[in-house]
Amino acid sequence: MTTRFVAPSILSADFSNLGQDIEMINESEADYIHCDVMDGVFVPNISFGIPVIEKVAEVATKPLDVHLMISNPDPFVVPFRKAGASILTVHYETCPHLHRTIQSIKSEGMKASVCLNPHTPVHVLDDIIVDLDMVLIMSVNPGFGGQTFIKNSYKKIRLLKEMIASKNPKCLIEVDGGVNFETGANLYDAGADVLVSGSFIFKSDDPVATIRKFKSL
Ligand SMILES: O=C(CO)[C@@H](O)[C@H](O)COP(=O)(O)O
Ligand SMILES: [Co+2]
Repeated sequence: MTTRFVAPSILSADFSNLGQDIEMINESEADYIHCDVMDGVFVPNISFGIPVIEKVAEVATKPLDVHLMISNPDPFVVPFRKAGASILTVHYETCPHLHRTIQSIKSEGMKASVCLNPHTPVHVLDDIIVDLDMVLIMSVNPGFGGQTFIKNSYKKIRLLKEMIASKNPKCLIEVDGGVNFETGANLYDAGADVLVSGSFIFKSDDPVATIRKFKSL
């Protein structure tokens, strides 16, 4: 049995009452708070940045899992650490010097994670997997909440699980996009450790109960 961690994505929170939604996550069985940072360049949407993360960190009692969907993340590693990130995820597609970026994240004391877009094969991580704390598999094209899960993601997770078992068994697999109870159960079966879920949690009648149910799928 793999670990079953849950990371609610605040992209689907009520931004006019963000503090309340963070308190809800604090009181739930969630393991992390997933924060989606979008720059309007790498992805076709703009979300929020460092000032919001700082404020979330003031209220949050769970570690911040910061997913950077920005075209040039390197200059922002230190600012995101100062803002309160515990896990920093960069996209493979945005980092020509990925090894350097990962070393920089780790040297700041954060967990280092790399995200793959749906079209990026897992074998690109062959020579960096030993350095990673986590891999984030996008199961939708990044940029928006509420999209439909891409089924090819299951195959990628199984392949990644094999790579991790042989090269770095401590590395976690996180999956992001279109996660609900049905896809979530399949993802845990395929080898996922951490499920990100935004719209499914925040649109549910009882988000705390929804988070609890994810933990026992
Ligand atoms: O990174 C992203 C989107 O790019 C995600 O973290 C979304 O916030 C997930 O939303 P749902 O698919 O769960 O609604
Ligand atoms: Co995300």
